Amino acid sequence: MAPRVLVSDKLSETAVQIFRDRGVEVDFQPNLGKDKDKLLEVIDQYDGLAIRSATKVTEKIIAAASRLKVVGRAGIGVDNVDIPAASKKGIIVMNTPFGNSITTAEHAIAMIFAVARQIPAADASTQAGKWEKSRFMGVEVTGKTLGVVGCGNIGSIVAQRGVGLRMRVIAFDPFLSQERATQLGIEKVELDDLFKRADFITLHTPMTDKTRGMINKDALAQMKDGVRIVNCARGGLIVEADLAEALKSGKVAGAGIDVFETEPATESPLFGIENVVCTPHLGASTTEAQENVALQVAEQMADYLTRGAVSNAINMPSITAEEAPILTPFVKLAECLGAFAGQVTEEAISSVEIVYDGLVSDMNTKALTSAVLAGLIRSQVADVNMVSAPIMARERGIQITEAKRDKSGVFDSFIKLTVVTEKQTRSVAGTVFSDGKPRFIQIKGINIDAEIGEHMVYTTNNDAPGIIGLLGTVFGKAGVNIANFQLGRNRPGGDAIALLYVDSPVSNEVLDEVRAHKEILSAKPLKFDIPPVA
Ligand SMILES: NC(=O)C1=CN([C@@H]2O[C@H](COP(=O)(O)OP(=O)(O)OC[C@H]3O[C@@H](n4cnc5c(N)ncnc54)[C@H](O)[C@@H]3O)[C@@H](O)[C@H]2O)C=CC1
Ligand SMILES: O=C(O)CCC(=O)C(=O)O
Repeated sequence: MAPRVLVSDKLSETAVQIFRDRGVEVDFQPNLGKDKDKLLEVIDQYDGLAIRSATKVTEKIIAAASRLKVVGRAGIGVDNVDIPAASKKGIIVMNTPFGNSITTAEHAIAMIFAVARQIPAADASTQAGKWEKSRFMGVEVTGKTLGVVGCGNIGSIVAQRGVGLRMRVIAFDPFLSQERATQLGIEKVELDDLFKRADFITLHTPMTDKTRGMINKDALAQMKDGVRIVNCARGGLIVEADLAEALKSGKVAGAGIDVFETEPATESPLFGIENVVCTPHLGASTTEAQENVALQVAEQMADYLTRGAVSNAINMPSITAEEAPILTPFVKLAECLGAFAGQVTEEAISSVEIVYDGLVSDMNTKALTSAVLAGLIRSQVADVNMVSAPIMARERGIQITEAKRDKSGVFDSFIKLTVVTEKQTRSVAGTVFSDGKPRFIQIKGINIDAEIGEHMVYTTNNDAPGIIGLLGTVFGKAGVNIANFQLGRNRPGGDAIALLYVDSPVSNEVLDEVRAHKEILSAKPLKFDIPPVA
């Protein structure tokens, strides 16, 4: 069945064609996202949801989204998506981090000019026939100091444009390196310094707990008299009531505001104040940017839904379409290793070590580690996948270490998982053969070569005669066919293991018969997500 996507915001229709061309069914309902009840009602019919900023993907929507696998934001900010809730449910959230950056930077520059020359008010006055030439005295931007707060994709474009306008550009961003600042031709400063020196301040940070309300009474008090402030990032960065007061007192000479604390903003303390220029979150609204982000989000979502490729996900490591086919058998192996350890471990896990040996160490090990964790946790929580597993592992306090090393044995590649609990340390290793099938190659340090099947039985025993006969007889009596039987031991008469691949599940009663044998130490039924052989 073709995956189904709902487009619930005003995306360019370019997206629709791309979804269709890629074999994805699409419902284009650009106003549906604003009706949260309707969205709640229909969301369980979709594998993907493509949005801009009007659709709010709340915890409630996510809870109702029984088959949703991916939310694609045609744009940058994902603050309208409950990422923790999506991650917990295993839903990938992706954005398009560059498609609208130039457009948004241009809007910020337009706002700088609009407040410097009071263009909107002058336009309204002129068109009203007033010709108020002396009312609209402006300021030049040349030679003025532009303070850029947040110098990422958009902030750095604004900074470059500012340099082009012959402004002195200073920037505050905790992640801005001196090298990058030099490359941009700007000065890297601390926030206090920026507040003190800037004639124009433009905001380009994401909305986080740290940045929320960063332009407040205290910050405004530190600024130059007559400063002009532009916000084309997120409304909540500014405490609107504090800015309104500063504008009314003349401390702030003008403000260009594209984004609001509450959107759609039908009222605001900033409305109606002299030299406040407002736009309704238009930063990304150009034909070019909307084509870019619609095309990109549709390609990314279709790639994920049809080929398992992950790009620009906020909550999952990227997997390119090219690497997906090579990685897939190793993802399966990683899940099986995790599933083995999860099913044989009964106590709380304190730490997990994953060693990638040989060729696999050059693959996307972040994704493979997520797959190991998904397999591990699935024995306790059925509804877990590669997105939610790392979060669940963190919530359970499991320490994860990952090591990579050059080929150290006969296999071109193998993955070894070691799981530590309060009581013991267990390890299991596996590889992928040239047929693409995963196999266990070592358990508890004992070498074996076991094909992995949907139903398996794992026993530990003392190395003594009669174990093969016991298992064959008990399973035969119960009508359980053994497809593959692997034995291993650390030394003659020492610790031994058996791993049986069986054609049907083995009941606990049958296993009790096995467990009753004096040389058997444990017998566990195992299940793996491997399709049964036809
Ligand atoms: N008005 C509109 O239509 C649009 C608004 N946006 C918004 O613009 C903002 C910036 O987007 P991008 O440049 O693409 O993001 P980005 O992630 O490339 O850059 C953000 C920068 O902010 C920095 N930062 C984080 N915390 C900071 C702090 N406390 N102080 C100073 N800097 C801090 C980061 O280090 C990063 O370099 C986002 O809020 C995004 O949602 C993006 C597109 C359109
Ligand atoms: O889609 C839009 O119009 C808003 C864009 C935006 O705010 C973003 O990309 O963060």
